[in-house]
Amino acid sequence: MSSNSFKIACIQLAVGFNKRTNLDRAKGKILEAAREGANVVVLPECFNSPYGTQYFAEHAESIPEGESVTVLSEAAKEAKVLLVGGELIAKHRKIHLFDIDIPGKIRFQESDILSPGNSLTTFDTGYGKMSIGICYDMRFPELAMIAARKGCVMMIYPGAFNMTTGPLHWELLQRARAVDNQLFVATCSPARDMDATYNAWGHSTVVDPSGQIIATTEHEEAIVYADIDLQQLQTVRQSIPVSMQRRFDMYVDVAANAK
Ligand SMILES: NC(=O)CCC(=O)C(=O)O
Repeated sequence: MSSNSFKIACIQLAVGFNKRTNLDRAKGKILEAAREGANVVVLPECFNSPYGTQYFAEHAESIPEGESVTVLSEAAKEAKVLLVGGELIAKHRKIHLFDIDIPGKIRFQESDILSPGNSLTTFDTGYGKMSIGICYDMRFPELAMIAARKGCVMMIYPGAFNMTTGPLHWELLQRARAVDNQLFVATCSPARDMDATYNAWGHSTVVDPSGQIIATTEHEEAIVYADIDLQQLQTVRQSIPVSMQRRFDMYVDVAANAK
């Protein structure tokens, strides 16, 4: 039996080089969010490591044996929350790797060191079905659309946009995914560290199914809370019933015609 409302907390964590320090800090914030009444808690992309291909190998772990899963599973149990970052109801591997080159601004090649996941992740919770995408995954509307059509009430994107693409696209993309699919969208970034090699945009946010931002923050460490009322899904979906009006007969072949 699903509950019709819940409180989500997106922890915009200050992340440094030391994995254990990061995990302890994350655990403290998870417990703080639980004390504030959060039921679902989200950590950013790369919560145990700075974001940068040079750090990934050193901070990587096996799942579920690794230190991060152990610490965060304990934190989730102690806080009695559903934790995105903690495991192990579901495991999502980033499907679209962040390989971009904006001349004079930013070049990043995740594929130098990472391989992509190959499956969409959805999982049942006491608050309805949810789906995860990681950061660059948010640019691909197909993922969120499939999740919505599988009955998801929320897309959660742990992410780490930057100072070039953040101001351009971070808010736009999450509002677009919410409006396209009439579901809630939550994003969670690390806090910005101007001494790091990659400066995260921050601005962790929660968007409702009509595309409105219901909670957000700037770039410092913060916890963003939002009360989610799932009744809103019905209201929005009945008022503008795009999911019933789609003409899949007209676009059957995005995939078949793809070059
Ligand atoms: N970590 C990422 O995938 C970054 C994605 C990003 O910044 C973008 O613009 O997309």
